[in-house]
Parts: sequence; C-alpha cells; structure tokens
Amino acid sequence: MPHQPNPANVNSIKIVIVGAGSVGVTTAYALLLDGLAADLVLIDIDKNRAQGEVMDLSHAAHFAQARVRVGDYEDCANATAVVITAGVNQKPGQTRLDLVKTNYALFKDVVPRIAHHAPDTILVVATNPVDVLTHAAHHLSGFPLERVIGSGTAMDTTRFRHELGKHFGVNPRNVHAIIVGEHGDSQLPVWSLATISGMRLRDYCEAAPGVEYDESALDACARRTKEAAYEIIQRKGKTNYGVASVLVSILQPIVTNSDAIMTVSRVGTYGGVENVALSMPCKLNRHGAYQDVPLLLGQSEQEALRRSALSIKEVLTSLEGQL
Ligand SMILES: NC(=O)C1=CN([C@@H]2O[C@H](COP(=O)(O)OP(=O)(O)OC[C@H]3O[C@@H](n4cnc5c(N)ncnc54)[C@H](O)[C@@H]3O)[C@@H](O)[C@H]2O)C=CC1
Ligand SMILES: CC(=O)C(=O)O
Repeated sequence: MPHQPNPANVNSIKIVIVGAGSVGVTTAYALLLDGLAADLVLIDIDKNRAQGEVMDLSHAAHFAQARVRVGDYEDCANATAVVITAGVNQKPGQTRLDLVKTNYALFKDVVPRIAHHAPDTILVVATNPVDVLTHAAHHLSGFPLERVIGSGTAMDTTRFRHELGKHFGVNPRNVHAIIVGEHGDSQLPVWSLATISGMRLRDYCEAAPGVEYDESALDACARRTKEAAYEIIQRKGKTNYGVASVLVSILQPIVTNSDAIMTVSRVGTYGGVENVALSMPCKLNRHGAYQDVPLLLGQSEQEALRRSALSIKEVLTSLEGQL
C-alpha cells in the first residue's frame, strides 16, 4: 500500500512494538524509514535478541532522526499506539486458525500489561489468527472497540489490488477493490463494487481497448490473493514485508489524524453474527477505527460475509470460558 508523505509533527509520537521477531522488526524498520515516530520501543521476551535488533535499527534511525530502544511494559505509557506482533507463526501447511491456543495464551499475559500501563493507547494487532485475537484483545484490555484494530484484510486488499493491477495492466493504486471478512480462508472479494477509473470491471473491459472480461482469470486473482501467505510461507518460511507495510499504513492515519478508509478488523455485528471481529471498511484517525463505512454488498456477498463471521465465531466459541 503506498504511503503518503507524513505531514504530522511526530516529535511526541511514541510507538511500541511487542514482539521483535520478523514482523515486528520489519515494521520497526519501515516506521523508521517513514519517519512516523520519534520514539520507537521494542518489547520481546527474548531481550538479548531485541537488543541486537535495536543496535542494528539504531544505525538506520541515525538517518531517520528517531530514537529506537528496547523496553518493558511500563514503556507503553503514553504510547500513541502499541502494535502486537508477538506469537508463533504458521509452519507450511498450517492455517492461521491452527495458532489460536498458543497465541491466545500469550495475549492473556501481554494485553492486560499493556492496558495497565497505557490505558489510552490504540492497540494494533497483527498476531494470527488476527480476527480472533483482535476480539480477545478487546475483551482483555477493556478498551472501546475503536481502539482495538486488527490488521485484518488490509493485507489481503493490498494483495488483491496487486493481482488485479497485474491482470489489467493498471497501477494497483488505480484499482479500487477490497477483500472483507476473515484474514484467512473464508475471506471474500467484493466484486460488485470493484472499479477501475470509476467503472465496474465489466464496464471497464467493454470501454478499454483490448481488455476482455474473463471471469476465470478474475477468480484466479482472488485465489492467488487468498493463497499468497501459504505460498510465501512454503517458499521462505514466513511473510514480513507486506504486513510491515500494511501496519505502517494503519498507523499513518492514527498518527496524522487523517481519516483514511481501510479494511481492518474490529469487533462488531457482521452478517447478523454478534460480537465477532472481522474486516470491513472503517475510517481511521487519531481516535482509532472510529467509524464503519457502509458497504452495499450483493446478496451472495452478504451470505459469504455471514459464513465468514460464523467461521470466526466457531473458533471464539471453542475458546469460551477462556475469553
Ligand atoms: N496479520 C498478518 O497479516 C500477519 C501476521 N503474522 C503473524 O505475526 C506473528 C509473528 O510472526 P513472526 O514475526 O514471523 O514470528 P517470529 O517468530 O519471527 O517473532 C515472534 C516474536 O514474538 C516473541 N515473543 C514470543 N512470546 C512473547 C511474549 N510472551 N512476549 C513478548 N514477545 C514474545 C518471540 O521472542 C519472537 O521474537 C505470527 O502470529 C504470524 O502468524 C505474520 C505475517 C502477516
Ligand atoms: C501470515 C499472514 O497472515 C499473511 O501473510 O497474510
């Protein structure tokens, strides 16, 4: 996702990243290069490793004029945002939902400590399964729902625009298309509202010379979007650059108070399923993901959204008594 030049005065901006592994450190590096924070704190159970990362990042911070340091939970005080990237990641063949027990136990430990020291901060959750853990973070912190944001399908929307841009030979910035629902296997592309240059895809294909509307090619774009993480993990063992860039795009409107619309995960009622977190378009500013953006889904899309909500709810129910 392209980043805007940062117009905010970031002198007072502190961002804490809990989890200085691959995603956390790549996010820290992207934040430093974007100049989005004056004070960047990394917290990790492995302090020695975190210290090594900080030493290395400090050499990049030298050019970016920011302070980067290892911290503990009391350093969350007065943070503008705390990003949670701590936890296990998928091994080849595992789904995101397979990680739930281990990462939920970690959240039970970590989230109350963050909330204790930073009762006014905004939590940005990346750890998988991100929708279930966004729900958990909301309950464990006691924060209002707009201040607990999961990176959700912001990642999948970016991948989808990339795929459609490649297919149509158009810069992904000029493709307006979103993925909603679970950041996982039940996600859904919103074909009915996808546009290029203000035109629905079918109209664009009729108007643009030499472009055919090929439904099976479009389905393949959606399939590659859904399967991208599996393929990357199969090849390199993890994903980090895409998500780091997406996390910076989520932090940007929070820091600059700029009312961006993004597909992020938030607790709510979706497809008639109550008290579940999944991604729909939301407005983001310094108050967090503070407003739903209405989405006029077609009938089959509404049904797919309900199925996605139910599949997340099923995992939440399996954790019942623990939440
Ligand atoms: N939402 C998204 O789009 C994406 C989410 N992820 C998720 O992000 C999470 C992290 O992935 P990676 O960075 O690749 O893993 P990693 O193994 O490289 O890093 C995890 C870090 O968490 C730390 N940690 C473990 N327990 C901790 C605790 N109790 N307190 C503080 N730190 C703790 C570890 O020491 C390690 O440094 C995974 O759950 C992964 O599935 C990964 C990519 C994309
Ligand atoms: C791992 C993961 O959730 C992703 O790259 O989408």
